[in-house]
Amino acid sequence: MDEVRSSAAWVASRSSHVFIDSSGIEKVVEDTKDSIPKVEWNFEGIHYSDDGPLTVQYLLVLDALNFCFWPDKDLNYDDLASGLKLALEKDKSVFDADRLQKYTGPELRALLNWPRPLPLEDERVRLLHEVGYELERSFDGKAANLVESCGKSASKLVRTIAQHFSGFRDHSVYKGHQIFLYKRAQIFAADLYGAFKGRGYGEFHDVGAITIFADYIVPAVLRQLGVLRYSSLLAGLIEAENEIKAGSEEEIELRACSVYAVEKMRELIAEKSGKQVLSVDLDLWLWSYGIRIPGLQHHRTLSIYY
Ligand SMILES: Nc1nc2c(c(CN[C@H]3C=C[C@H](O)[C@@H]3O)cn2[C@@H]2O[C@H](COP(=O)(O)O)[C@@H](O)[C@H]2O)c(=O)[nH]1
Repeated sequence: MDEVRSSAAWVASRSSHVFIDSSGIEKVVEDTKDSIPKVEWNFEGIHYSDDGPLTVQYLLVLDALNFCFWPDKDLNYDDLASGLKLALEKDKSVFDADRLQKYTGPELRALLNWPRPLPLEDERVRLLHEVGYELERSFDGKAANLVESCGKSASKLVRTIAQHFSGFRDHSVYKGHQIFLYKRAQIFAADLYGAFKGRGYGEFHDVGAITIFADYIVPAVLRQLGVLRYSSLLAGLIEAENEIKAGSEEEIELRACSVYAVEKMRELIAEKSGKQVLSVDLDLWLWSYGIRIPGLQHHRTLSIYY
């Protein structure tokens, strides 16, 4: 996760479409430093959770597919989380490694009870196959073994996932420099931490190393809060709902500046109140706030990473 932090700082210091407003950060910190709204993991009640290894398998499958819902205006993250939960409750073997390697697009749709093709459906199927194949090859088919192999370190977990599953290798090149944001790998660690309440498979001695998850909701929330400002060109593209190309400077700046701004927020909270808050908690607060803003305008990038 040091790579994510240093990548984000590198982009933020050269950014030309997205700007971090330190007075916006100060205002948010001033308003919230005494009590960051605590949001419970699974506040929506949509996730499968049984305190055992099947939950780990569920979360890995969930986060393998946790990206790009917006092209279908009726589809949200909730549909994925609850669709996979129901499928697993009906049949405990749906996420067995051998079955993951065989799903077709129509079968995945049926599993989620979704009536039409999913956005980036072929990519979703490819990523499921990759998860099944690599779990079988290296971890005896079990995501729980993968987690156990990381010795309660979230950093090691993120590294191991990125090494074994190329679909989780959330990276890009910005001004000739490689940038790592690892959104889905980090959110998997955070989901374990949330689902297991920091114990068992969710116990990490370095949970504080996790950064926020650079998706398409958090940048939009940070902009609403006055923490991020956009160039008029970028603001116009987002307002017109034009696609922002994956790997473009604009896209990388939106994501990296969000990570960097929340790290700055965290430092300021520590300075002003002496409290060490986790980015995981700041992220869940910002994200859950964002999804409740009606018509929140977010950037639109076709990407498998978020
Ligand atoms: N930064 C951040 N991004 C998050 C999440 C979550 C869900 N986390 C769960 C974990 C515990 C809670 O109980 C949450 O349910 C999804 N996303 C991203 O949002 C986007 C989906 O938006 P929409 O199309 O409106 O559903 C998409 O990029 C998706 O990857 C998060 O926590 N943080």
